[in-house]
Amino acid sequence: MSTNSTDYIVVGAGSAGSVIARRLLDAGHTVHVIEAGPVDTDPAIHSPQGWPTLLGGSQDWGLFTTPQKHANDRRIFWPRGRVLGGSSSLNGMIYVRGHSSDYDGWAAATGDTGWSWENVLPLFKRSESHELGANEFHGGDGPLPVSIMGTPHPLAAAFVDAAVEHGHKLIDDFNADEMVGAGYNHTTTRDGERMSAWKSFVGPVLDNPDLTVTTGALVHKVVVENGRAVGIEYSLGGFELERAFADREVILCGGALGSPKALLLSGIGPSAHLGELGIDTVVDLPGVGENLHDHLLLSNIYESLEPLAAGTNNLLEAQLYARSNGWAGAAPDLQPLFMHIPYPADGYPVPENGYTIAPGIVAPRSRGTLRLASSDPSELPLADPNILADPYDLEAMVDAVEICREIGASDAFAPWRKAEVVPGPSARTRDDLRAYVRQTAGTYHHQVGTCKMGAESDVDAVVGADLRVRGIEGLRVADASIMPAVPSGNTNAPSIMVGERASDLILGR
Ligand SMILES: Cc1cc2nc3c(=O)[nH]c(=O)nc-3n(C[C@H](O)[C@H](O)[C@H](O)COP(=O)(O)OP(=O)(O)OC[C@H]3O[C@@H](n4cnc5c(N)ncnc54)[C@H](O)[C@@H]3O)c2cc1C
Repeated sequence: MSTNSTDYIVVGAGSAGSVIARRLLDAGHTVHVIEAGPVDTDPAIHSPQGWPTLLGGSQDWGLFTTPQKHANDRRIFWPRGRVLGGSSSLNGMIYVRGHSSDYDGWAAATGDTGWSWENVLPLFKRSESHELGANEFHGGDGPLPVSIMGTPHPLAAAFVDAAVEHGHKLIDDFNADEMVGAGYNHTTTRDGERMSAWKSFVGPVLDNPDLTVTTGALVHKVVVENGRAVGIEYSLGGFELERAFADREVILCGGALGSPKALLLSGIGPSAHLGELGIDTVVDLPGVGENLHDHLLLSNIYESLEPLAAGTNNLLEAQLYARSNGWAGAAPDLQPLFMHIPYPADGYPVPENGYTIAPGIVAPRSRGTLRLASSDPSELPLADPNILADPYDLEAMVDAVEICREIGASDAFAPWRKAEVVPGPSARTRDDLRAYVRQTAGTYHHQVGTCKMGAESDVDAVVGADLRVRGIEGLRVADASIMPAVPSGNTNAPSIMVGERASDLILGR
């Protein structure tokens, strides 16, 4: 055993990595967590209203996509957490798992019923400590606190009232038996504080002597010897390379952008791409970096008659699940979101006082790629989600814009509404709205799929249903990148569930 070796190395302290670290420690193993970002001491992380100030800052990887050819060649800003807690330290804290059919789809894609809704629901519950206690859908004593919405902002209440006025069902809990309709979100908060995955899962066991945490450490690559991952190579800001070794396994939890990048830098990926960059191929795995996709969101913005109160919750208090015209899927494909702040839309003015009814789609059909920009580990990768390439995505987004406009124009908003400023009165026809969507569609921050899991027969699968990387011993990926298709829920809870299942698989449970 080398002096700096542990049973397991977990790369990335985000939503999934935090869960895995905790579960392996609980099972009596030594664990080394290696995270590129700093310790999570910034007060803006812990306030539920601080997240917009973190975007673009030093705890954000701050990536922009490549120019999107179906979206006016815009480069879309994709913030991702680079701090203990990963993206769960700067996300919007909405706790929504998605529809049962999402997970039954994963089971079908992998040929493993372990990923079916019936089998993952207990994992969601195991993580959770719901404010209202345990029931058929919720856990009562897990590490992750989930709270119901505190006193809602009056504008969020207007949004829910307006949606109901337009025939949408009132939903009390998006994680119970019916998710289609409007209601207030449950959040990963406790007593008015954000509860990131790191704070929830690892915070309580930080003094465990079996835990080593190295922050500010950029992982360059996995060290492979005789077909087995034995450790990783990383740098601590300088040029000198450090190594850490794992006696049992290396688990990549770098997220949908970080994990495929680490595999590619390790020579695990499509050999043609690796060859172009002068990286020797260790395993020719064509699916690494393929299947990149994301939920899409844009901003319909209203100017308000007067300044609005700040509210006390997460700024994303209410939402709606609905279906686009002709959509026949079991899960809803639209997820408009309400914010009592103006959330800027590319190329449009932002009123000083206002609010946003944000159209969103959650069953996108467009797929893109993630590639390395160079063999330099400090360079951000090239992310091309190819948004709106599939005409369905554009039409569904236009349907969502129309639903949001209808809600925005309703009587419930009359005491606050001065004017719709985005897209504004000049956007009248469906063609106008298509142009508006191409100009403003952005991210819902739910990128997935770049190391997808799949059945043995699926040549594009990067990991099997057991999350082991094909062709290498001792190496797994466990985070949002393994999702074969994005669930209809926001992706923090699903990533945490992936962490739970990964730990069971690693521990042979
Ligand atoms: C602004 C924003 C708002 C969001 N809002 C919500 C929401 O309200 N609800 C919701 O459910 N989801 C939301 N999400 C999405 C959700 O947070 C993510 O899908 C989820 O956190 C992904 O988990 P993960 O484990 O895959 O990756 P992450 O949590 O991103 O963790 C990856 C970790 O790996 C580290 N890492 C990566 N590469 C390396 C490397 N080479 N070396 C060392 N460390 C590395 C990163 O720094 C990071 O800490 C939001 C995301 C963002 C960015």
